[in-house]
Amino acid sequence: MGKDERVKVYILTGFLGAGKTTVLNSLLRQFSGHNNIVIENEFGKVNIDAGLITEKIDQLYELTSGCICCSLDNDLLEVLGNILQKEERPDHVFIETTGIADVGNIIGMFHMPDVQRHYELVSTICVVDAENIFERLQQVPEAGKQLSCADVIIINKIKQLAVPQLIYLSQQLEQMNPLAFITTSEDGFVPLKELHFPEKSIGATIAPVAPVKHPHKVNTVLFESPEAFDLNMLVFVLDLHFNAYPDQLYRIKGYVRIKDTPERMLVQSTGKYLHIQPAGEWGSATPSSTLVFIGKELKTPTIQRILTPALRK
Ligand SMILES: Nc1nc2c(ncn2[C@@H]2O[C@H](COP(=O)(O)OP(=O)(O)OP(=O)(O)O)[C@@H](O)[C@H]2O)c(=O)[nH]1
Repeated sequence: MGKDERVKVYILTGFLGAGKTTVLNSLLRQFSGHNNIVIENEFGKVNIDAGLITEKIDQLYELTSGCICCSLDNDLLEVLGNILQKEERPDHVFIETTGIADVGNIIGMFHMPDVQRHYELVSTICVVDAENIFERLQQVPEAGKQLSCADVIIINKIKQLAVPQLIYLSQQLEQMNPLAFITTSEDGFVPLKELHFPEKSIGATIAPVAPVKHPHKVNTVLFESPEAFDLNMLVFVLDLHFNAYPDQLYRIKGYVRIKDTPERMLVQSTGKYLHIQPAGEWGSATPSSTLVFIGKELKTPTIQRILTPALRK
């Protein structure tokens, strides 16, 4: 039989903030020299993740009109079609799903005969936040579905756990998905030679699905302001509310303008930790702040009320 010339596809899944983009950067670094395309899907209207891809890629497609798991007649199929029109076919396509995607629906697309003819789904990789996965499994059903569909599970952020806890977590995940290859990483680094992609993706057993629109219980709130934040006040209000509502607020990310700071600052929060770090010049963009909040039943007026005192007067 001839060599399989189809484009190789890797789906990256995992709950909000688990480390999907971090793992993606690590994979791209290790696949450098190949022709790599990334498809980024963000739950909200604004795609922050696109700016977090630090490695060289051939093209980035951003899908921000909703969660690609929710319908089949959607932008993903269009993008897969567009990729085939390119002069040079890519070697790999990496699809980073939203942190709440029902990945079964996306896997199902790769069993549609027209898609399967050109694309080979190599693996569905689920990234797990070692520290908060148990909480998330209780709070959000999608987190369990992501694990059960995975061919490879990467337990990330392992320094947050003691060894016995890590062994316990690994055993629990193995029970949830005995077919998956389970490995660990810190800062998303897994050497490619240690990644065992199964002969046949578990997704091979998932039939193409009918287009379903299922409302996720998770929602996003976008906060935008041209004004600069006071850094200390911003840290204070975000820390305060993240600690007060860990069951409701799962993720904060975005870029902000900080008083007396010429650079733009990247804000990331995934649970207990808040990181605000320099993220380069504003370039031609007008300095302003864009923060995406992702959680359960979040309300725009509440987020505005929380953040407004931190804006520079
Ligand atoms: N301490 C620690 N932080 C990590 C590790 N891996 C990633 N992070 C941090 O966790 C945050 C989220 O990482 P991302 O890679 O953006 O996670 P994600 O799953 O792509 O996030 P969403 O796309 O929002 O769902 C960032 O602040 C990362 O720097 C790790 O191994 N240890």
